[in-house]
Amino acid sequence: MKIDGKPHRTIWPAEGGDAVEIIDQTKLPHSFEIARLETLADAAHAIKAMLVRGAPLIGATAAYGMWLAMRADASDAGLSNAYDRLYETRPTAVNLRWALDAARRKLGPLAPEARPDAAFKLAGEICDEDVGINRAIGEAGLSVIKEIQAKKKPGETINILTHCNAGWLATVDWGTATAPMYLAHDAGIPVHVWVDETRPRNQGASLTAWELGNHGVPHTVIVDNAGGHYMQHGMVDLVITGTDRTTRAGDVCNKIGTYLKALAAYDNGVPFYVGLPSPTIDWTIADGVRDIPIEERSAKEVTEMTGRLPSGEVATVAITPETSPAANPAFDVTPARLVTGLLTERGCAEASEEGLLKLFPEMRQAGED
Ligand SMILES: CSC[C@@H](O)[C@@H](O)C(=O)COP(=O)(O)O
Repeated sequence: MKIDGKPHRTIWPAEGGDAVEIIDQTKLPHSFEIARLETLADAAHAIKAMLVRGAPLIGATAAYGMWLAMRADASDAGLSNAYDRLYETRPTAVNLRWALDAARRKLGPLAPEARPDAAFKLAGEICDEDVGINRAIGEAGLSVIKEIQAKKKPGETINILTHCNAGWLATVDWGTATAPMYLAHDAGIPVHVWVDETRPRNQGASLTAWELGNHGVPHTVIVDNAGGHYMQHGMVDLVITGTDRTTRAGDVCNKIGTYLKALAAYDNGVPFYVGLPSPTIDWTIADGVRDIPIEERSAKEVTEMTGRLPSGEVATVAITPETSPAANPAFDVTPARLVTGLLTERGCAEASEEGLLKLFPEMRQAGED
């Protein structure tokens, strides 16, 4: 997508080819800063400390992390150490495992001297593939938006609610949940996006609002608890979220609070769609509530908030009594029965094992666990 009119991805090889560069998302929306990753440790830190985040971008960063690792130590031990080091950074987004497995499959059989170049090439391919997948998810979502538009009065706005940031900042480009919004907006369809702030880290307020604003998409930031109210008043036409891991049965794990949005949507007859790139499907599990590992993050993310003071300085303040403990599960699982459709690069799938297998028949054997 564009920043100040210039096309940008979220991750790219640095000029000169000696590092990888990323947008440091911990600094947005207050400042736009680029960070350089030169080592395996830099890549692992970028994922763990959430300089990069969002399932597809975590996978892409891990792939480049394997390249950075292979430049320093391309031995079998180096490969296995890099895999383990990156794998332990964040537990929920399955794209991390997907990218690391792809790297290990590709690099394992090669001689150590051939591994750095092969790892670099693979990381580039994973990034390009992600861009193509998200663009295709956008087309699938655009069809859904057009169907909703057809039932409205000419010129009437289509209100879409989204949670967290499943935008281009969470991927290499386009985003999953946002790709349909960008395509609809660019096609002249009047869309307006309700952006959940997404406590505790505020990815909606800080990142989704920033990127929609940059692209000129009309949007309004709302507190996480407002969505149900707007649905009851007919002010939400559809919900589109992302996912960090979707089981083969169509259970969707996404940012904490997504489940409550799905319940409210179900109660109000509002369609609930999920942008789902195929690397985010975990074919090895069916029951998301039982089997998806949910990241528990620092209580400080709940007890503190960071923002810009009138002076322009960015500061962190405490918002709870000093003695109150806090809990911080970062994701929840929305059961497939609450999901209207999964927007994939191969079209819209019903949220069920059969629905997914219809679009991905080559995975028919993969799910026997
Ligand atoms: C296309 S990104 C999908 C998900 O990764 C996104 O919705 C999300 O929950 C991100 O969580 P985060 O903790 O910011 O990495």
